[in-house]
Amino acid sequence: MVKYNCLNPIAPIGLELFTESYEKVDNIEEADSLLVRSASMLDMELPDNLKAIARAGAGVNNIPVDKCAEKGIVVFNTPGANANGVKELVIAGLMLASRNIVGGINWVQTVKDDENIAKLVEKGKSKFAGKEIEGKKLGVIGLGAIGVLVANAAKRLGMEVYGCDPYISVKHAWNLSRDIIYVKTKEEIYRTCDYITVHVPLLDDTKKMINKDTIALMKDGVIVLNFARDLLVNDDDMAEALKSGKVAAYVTDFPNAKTANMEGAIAIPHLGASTEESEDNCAVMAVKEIMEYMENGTIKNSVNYPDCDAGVCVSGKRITICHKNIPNMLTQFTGLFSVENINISNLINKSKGDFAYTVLDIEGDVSESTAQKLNSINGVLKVRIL
Ligand SMILES: NC(=O)c1ccc[n+]([C@@H]2O[C@H](COP(=O)([O-])OP(=O)(O)OC[C@H]3O[C@@H](n4cnc5c(N)ncnc54)[C@H](O)[C@@H]3O)[C@@H](O)[C@H]2O)c1
Ligand SMILES: O=C(O)[C@H](O)COP(=O)(O)O
Repeated sequence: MVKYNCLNPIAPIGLELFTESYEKVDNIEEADSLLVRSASMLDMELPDNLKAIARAGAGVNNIPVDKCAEKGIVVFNTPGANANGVKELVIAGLMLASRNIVGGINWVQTVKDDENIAKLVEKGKSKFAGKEIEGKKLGVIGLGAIGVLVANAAKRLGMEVYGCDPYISVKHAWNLSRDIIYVKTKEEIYRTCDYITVHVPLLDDTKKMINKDTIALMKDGVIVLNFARDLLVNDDDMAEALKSGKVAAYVTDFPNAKTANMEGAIAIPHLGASTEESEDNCAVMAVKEIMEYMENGTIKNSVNYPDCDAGVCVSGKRITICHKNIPNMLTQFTGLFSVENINISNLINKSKGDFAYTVLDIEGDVSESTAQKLNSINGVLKVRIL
């Protein structure tokens, strides 16, 4: 029986994919795998039994990815599964920031019981006049699953769209409309655009990328949208820029104690992926990733181990090994089976950064002592026998 635990509610359409070989457990210590959305795992003790974590979503900054790799725990995410949900909210964010819709709606509430409300509206509405987005310049920083959809949709709405992503993948480049103006540096976006939207992961080199220095490069009255992570923006610098009018509006999907109270900020309660469709897509993808890994050792969409698909094992046993990416590992693995005169019918070895993954299909069985010897090889992090 494979045991799993959900650290956040996961859409039933995903959980229903688990067969009778899987059991949901409440105790994390017992779990072979975990499903999570945004719950923070950063201070969590990682149980020795844990083999896989699937983030039903994109951002993995709530998961200690490197620590997991060191323990041979494969961390998955679900790339693109919620991208459309976020794209649609970003488009809404463009409108919210351009048309003072929030201010207008709040004002209507203040006069809602006045019997002359219709007249008051016609008299008062000029306070909430806005700007149209058509013809304006939008800069998209990060052209991944979300950034590409945002760029293409904004183009279709008549905006002039600039995009920047030094690490753009071939897949995303193919999907990017050729009407998007691809620029090499973020500085070109900062200097040129009326609206700037960030769609990059939170990493050491993206943290606080929107700060007083980068804001200084921007056009006066720029609108900044952040549907990626709050720490991408220096909140104090943003508050200053909103106060001075340098930034006309800041739309964020990540309210915190500062931005929720910030004059000029429009704070949305992290709703980007909170649609039925996105939640379903993420849950289905996350559960399939866990099942494929638990049953066949297949790794797809991992953020800390290499992709590896050995198909279904057709020989005696499959052994999967998470290990360090260091010399002599394969020699030691194969040496063990050679001593026992066991034939290896299939072998795959892949690496990603400091970590590697080996799948060995053998004819016959694996003795307890061989399993122990594999486990005790220096650099081996987790061995599974399927
Ligand atoms: N608001 C929400 O509910 C919500 C939902 C999904 C994702 N997100 C956030 O949005 C981020 C992006 O999601 P995605 O699905 O598009 O991810 P993705 O991995 O498909 O795209 C991220 C892109 O950023 C690029 N990138 C990385 N570093 C960069 C840099 N320094 N400068 C420019 N580009 C850089 C990468 O090359 C990649 O193309 C996630 O990491 C997550 O933090 C938020
Ligand atoms: O990174 C993501 O996928 C989003 O921030 C969505 O987070 P959520 O699953 O908690 O809504």
